[in-house]
Amino acid sequence: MSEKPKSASAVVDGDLQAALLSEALPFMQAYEGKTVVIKYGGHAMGDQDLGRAFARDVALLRQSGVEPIVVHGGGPQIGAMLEKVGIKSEFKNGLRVTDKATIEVVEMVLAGSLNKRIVADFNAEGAKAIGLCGKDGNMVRVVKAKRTQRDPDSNIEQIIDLGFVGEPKSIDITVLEMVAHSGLIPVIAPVALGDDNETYNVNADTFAGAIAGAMDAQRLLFLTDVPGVLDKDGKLIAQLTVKEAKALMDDGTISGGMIPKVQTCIEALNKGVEGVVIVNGKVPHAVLLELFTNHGAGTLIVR
Ligand SMILES: Nc1ncnc2c1ncn2[C@@H]1O[C@H](COP(=O)(O)OP(=O)(O)O)[C@@H](O)[C@H]1O
Ligand SMILES: CC(=O)N[C@@H](CCC(=O)OP(=O)(O)O)C(=O)O
Repeated sequence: MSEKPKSASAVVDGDLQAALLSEALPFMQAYEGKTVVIKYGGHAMGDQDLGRAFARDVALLRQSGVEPIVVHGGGPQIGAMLEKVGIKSEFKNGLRVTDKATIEVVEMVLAGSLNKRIVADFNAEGAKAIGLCGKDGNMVRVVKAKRTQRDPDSNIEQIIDLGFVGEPKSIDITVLEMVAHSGLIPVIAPVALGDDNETYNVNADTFAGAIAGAMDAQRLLFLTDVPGVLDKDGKLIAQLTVKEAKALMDDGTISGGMIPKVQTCIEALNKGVEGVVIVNGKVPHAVLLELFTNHGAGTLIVR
């Protein structure tokens, strides 16, 4: 169980509080009116206190003139529901193989209960959040994800069928712009329609990267359950170039759920997003520390 986050006033004296607020001013000015996309991973969600602390941070961003867009995951929450209803699930290349029965549960959890829980946390903190998924306003259209792997015996490249797993093909930002510019915080679940009118499960990291690119975001933040990208010895890598990140994926240091995250970071940088950071969402106020102080944590990926 995570410790209840202490309020700043409980841990620092008045002078220090004033200094911290003052330090935040240039950052607040720099981000005013800018879009910041925050990917809120299922592993970063933790308990109710942490969820409310996250919502409070994002409400504060909005209040200070930033236009935050939240894209959430929910891998562990989907896993728990699939287990409850007796559906087996497996991942290939960091993506959930999604058959017809699985996509029904994925949509129910992501665009249903989980999305509404996050929206409720925001609204309880005085923000006005609105829950959406890729289907709303025709925001995200996807194509079926294609992956291959080399058979070790025959050395032949084989196609992996992931079922209803999609990758963003086109983004219509009309609704997002309307929502974000009107003071609301969009909270988006990564499910979307394909041209075959079927519902597809989209990795939340990939989805967040596509939204950040389409919205010309200033920053893309990934909140997860590790301090950032770790090296072979488990030590945090503070900064990575695209070339170094690719080498770490090739030698297997970066694996599992970190693969789509790092791949998305690279694509977002290529699309012109200015800064991409992977941070530990379980650290209370990780979002504020990253955006409004000099104490940036986690791994910054640069071109
Ligand atoms: N080099 C690495 N550094 C950090 N985490 C890694 C690395 N390689 C694999 N991982 C795994 O990636 C996980 C984060 O991805 P994921 O489970 O998809 O989280 P989220 O639900 O936040 O998107 C970590 O918990 C860790 O197990
Ligand atoms: C295709 C695919 O793998 N989709 C993910 C969607 C949720 C997600 O990405 O959640 P996290 O960010 O918490 O990992 C899944 O089914 O788990």
